[in-house]
Amino acid sequence: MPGSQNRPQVKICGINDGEAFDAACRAGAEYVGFVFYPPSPRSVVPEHAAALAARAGTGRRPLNVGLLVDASDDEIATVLEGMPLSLLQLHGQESPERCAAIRTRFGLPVMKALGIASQADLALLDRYAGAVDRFLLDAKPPAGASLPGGNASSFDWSLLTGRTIPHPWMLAGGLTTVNVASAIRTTGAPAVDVSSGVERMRGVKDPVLVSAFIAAAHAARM
Ligand SMILES: O=C(O)c1ccccc1NCC(=O)[C@H](O)[C@H](O)COP(=O)(O)O
Repeated sequence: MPGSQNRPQVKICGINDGEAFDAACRAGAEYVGFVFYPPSPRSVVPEHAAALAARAGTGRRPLNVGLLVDASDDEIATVLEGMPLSLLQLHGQESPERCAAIRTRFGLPVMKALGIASQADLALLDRYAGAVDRFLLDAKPPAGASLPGGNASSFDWSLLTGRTIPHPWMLAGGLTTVNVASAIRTTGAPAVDVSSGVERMRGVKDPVLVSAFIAAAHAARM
C-alpha cells in the first residue's frame, strides 16, 4: 500500500487525459484507474495509458490500476504488453474461479468489483475472499445503464456500517466532494474510488474537481 499516513486512500478512475492525471498526482491520489473497456467513454488504449502514467514525476507516484470487464486472457495480455499495471480491477461478471485464474496467470493482485444493493449481496464477499486480493464495493448499475460501473449511482452505505470486509477494500458509486466524508464516516472505508463525481461531463474529468475530491477524502475521518 502506498504511503503510510492513516488517512483514507483515493483512486481516481477513468483518467483519460493529461490534465486530470497531473491533478491526481499533484493532489496525492494513491491510485489512478485506466478503463480498458472500449464501450466506455473513459476508455483508453494501453499506449495512451502508458503515456499518461509516464507523466508522473519522480516523487511518490500513484499505483496504476487497470479496469477490465469480462476480458479474455488474450485481451489482458495485450493490455499488459502496452501498459504495466499494479492491480487488475475486474468489473464484470467474473466468477471467483475466473478471478483466481487471472491472478495466477498474470501474477498481479486482483480487485473484484461487487455491486451492492442489499445485505444478501454482501454474502458474495465470502465467496470471493479466497480468489481475490481486494474488493471494490460499488452500486449496481441502474436499470437501462449501458455500463456496469461509472454511473454516478450510490448504494445504501449503512449496509456496511460495522461490517468487517475480508481484504483491503474501496468504496465506490456516486461519490462526490460533497458526500465523500460522510460516506467514509458511515462505512469506515479505508479507500474511496470516484469517476463521475470528478467529471464536467460524462467521460471528461475536471482537474479542479479531481483535486477537491482528493483533498476532501484525505481530510475525512474514518
Ligand atoms: O467508468 C467506466 O466507464 C466503467 C466502465 C465499465 C465498468 C466500470 C466502469 N467504472 C467503474 C469504476 O471504477 C467507477 O469508478 C465506479 O463504478 C464508480 O463510478 P462513479 O459512480 O461514476 O463514481
